[in-house]
Amino acid sequence: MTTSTVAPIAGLGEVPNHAYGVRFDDLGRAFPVAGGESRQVLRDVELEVEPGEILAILGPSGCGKSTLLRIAGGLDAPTSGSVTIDGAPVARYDARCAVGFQEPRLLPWRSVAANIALGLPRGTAKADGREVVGRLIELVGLADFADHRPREISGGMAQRTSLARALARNPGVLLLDEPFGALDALTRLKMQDLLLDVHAAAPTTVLLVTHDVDEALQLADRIILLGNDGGPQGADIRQTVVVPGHRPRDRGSAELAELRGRLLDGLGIDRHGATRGVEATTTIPHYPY
Ligand SMILES: Nc1ncnc2c1ncn2[C@@H]1O[C@H](COP(=O)(O)OP(=O)(O)OP(=O)(O)O)[C@@H](O)[C@H]1O
Repeated sequence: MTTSTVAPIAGLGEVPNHAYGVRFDDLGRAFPVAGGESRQVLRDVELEVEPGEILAILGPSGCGKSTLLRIAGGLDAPTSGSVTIDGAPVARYDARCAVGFQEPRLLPWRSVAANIALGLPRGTAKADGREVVGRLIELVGLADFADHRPREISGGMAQRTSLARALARNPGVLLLDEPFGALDALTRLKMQDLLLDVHAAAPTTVLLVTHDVDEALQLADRIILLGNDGGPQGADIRQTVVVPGHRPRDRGSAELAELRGRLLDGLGIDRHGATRGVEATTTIPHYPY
């Protein structure tokens, strides 16, 4: 078993916070295409994510990053191999996971607090739910906006609401798909710091899909780079990088600069910005979504 019980986030009440290990075993995913054929997107993905680890998933556009994340959460299923959380197969829409997307996906007619409450596990007692929402809203710095509707808050605030909603589930695995991708550069940096604060308060396992090499280097314990040869075989893990140093890391360190160079090479981007025949993105310069 790869479970570790970690300190509960303040306010998540009696429910202990678990960080679960995630294991991908020889995983593949092919999608049907016209004419009864199928197209291999992922192949031979072999990966063990430790409980409490932050793992960043990088790779060229369309290589299957979101697909891998969706499979981890039971939003999609592999066509070969398997994925387990805490040693047990992933169920459809697995309740041990919470997912955050690039768009906050808030209900426009509900307040910030009510949107966060949507993430609470089914059957949460009202008083407990109120307490958890109250603490999370503090944690993400939105206490003064609890009664606002989504249209009355900024994009960054909406994304913080979305993160709080995911945390309300008290997930053993937090799956984040380009969560800060639509934000301006400064808000994005603030959100990265917030994610680190949140992780320090409740060190759940995080799988983070990003296009941003610097974001991956700042947040992750480990980075995997997915890639393919452009042929029909599908993408697999091309590089695994253990990021040195404790967070928050010095963004200007020579060691990180060297790793950044290696990752950009792996993405087919030379260090001066030109791409080599693959569609790949990074925030140097910032990716225009
Ligand atoms: N449900 C589906 N049916 C058919 N094809 C799909 C489906 N989901 C994903 N694909 C295809 O699988 C490939 C990988 O998609 P995915 O969204 O996982 O890539 P990605 O690396 O996350 O891309 P991006 O970086 O652009 O977000 C794409 O070619 C996509 O069209």
